[in-house]
Amino acid sequence: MKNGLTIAMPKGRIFEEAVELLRKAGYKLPQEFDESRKLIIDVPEENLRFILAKPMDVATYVEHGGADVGIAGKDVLLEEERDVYELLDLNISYCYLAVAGLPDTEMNDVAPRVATKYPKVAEAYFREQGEQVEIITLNGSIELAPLIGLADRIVDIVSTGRTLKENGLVEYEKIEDVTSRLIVNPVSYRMKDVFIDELVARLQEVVSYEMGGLLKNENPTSY
Ligand SMILES: Nc1ncnc2c1ncn2[C@@H]1O[C@H](COP(=O)(O)OP(=O)(O)OP(=O)(O)O)[C@@H](O)[C@H]1O
Ligand SMILES: O=P(O)(O)OC[C@H]1O[C@H](OP(=O)(O)OP(=O)(O)O)[C@H](O)[C@@H]1O
Repeated sequence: MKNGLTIAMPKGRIFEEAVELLRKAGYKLPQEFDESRKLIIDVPEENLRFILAKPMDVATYVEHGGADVGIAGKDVLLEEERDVYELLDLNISYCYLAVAGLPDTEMNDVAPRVATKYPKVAEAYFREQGEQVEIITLNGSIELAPLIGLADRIVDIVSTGRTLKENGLVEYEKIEDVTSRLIVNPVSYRMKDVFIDELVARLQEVVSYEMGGLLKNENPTSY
């Protein structure tokens, strides 16, 4: 978008919280954000265009200039290592990356296997631990892998811990806390600094306010 910003939004879990944050920052986002299946939503009154992408693809769109800025989980940024700048921790959609497996089990001495949707994160983590592991990349239901003997450990997202618990698995190590971040394409950051600085300032204000421990919506007009 020439005279405005294109923002890549993650569909799914993060979307609602991200929309809520933008609205709290004063951006008037129409009802389409709550009920539509459209993948491009223009908000001309705000000079904004939104594209709705899979969470794992947001940083790819931003890196290649398909969007100026985007909202992506830290997990995605660690895994994808895209050429983008991280501008702001939005402090939404908290979860963490962890190593888990069956209780009271050692990793196989010879060629231990680790199943994950985050092969680079897992590889780097075990390398740092001095362990050489075989990474098995899966696209979901990662917890299945140790249950059916496909892997000794998994590296996956934990939020409530319910999926691990209900499948009889335990957490061995936390790897990294995860929240969603505002990212920017480096060229857009130079060319559209005024738009981007305003977006960052408005979001920063809401994030600080929320982190200040005030009750949500207690005094929303004061942003
Ligand atoms: N419990 C959780 N499980 C997975 N991701 C979570 C969780 N809580 C927060 N997140 C954040 O949400 C993002 C994933 O969102 P979502 O699950 O909607 O997408 P997805 O992994 O592509 O899912 P699917 O492939 O099932 O549609 C992650 O990148 C992470 O930052
Ligand atoms: O700690 P919890 O609150 O249980 O959340 C963690 C689970 O949620 C995610 O899976 P998701 O629901 O995205 O399904 P998936 O296995 O298809 O990725 C993640 O991969 C864990 O399996």
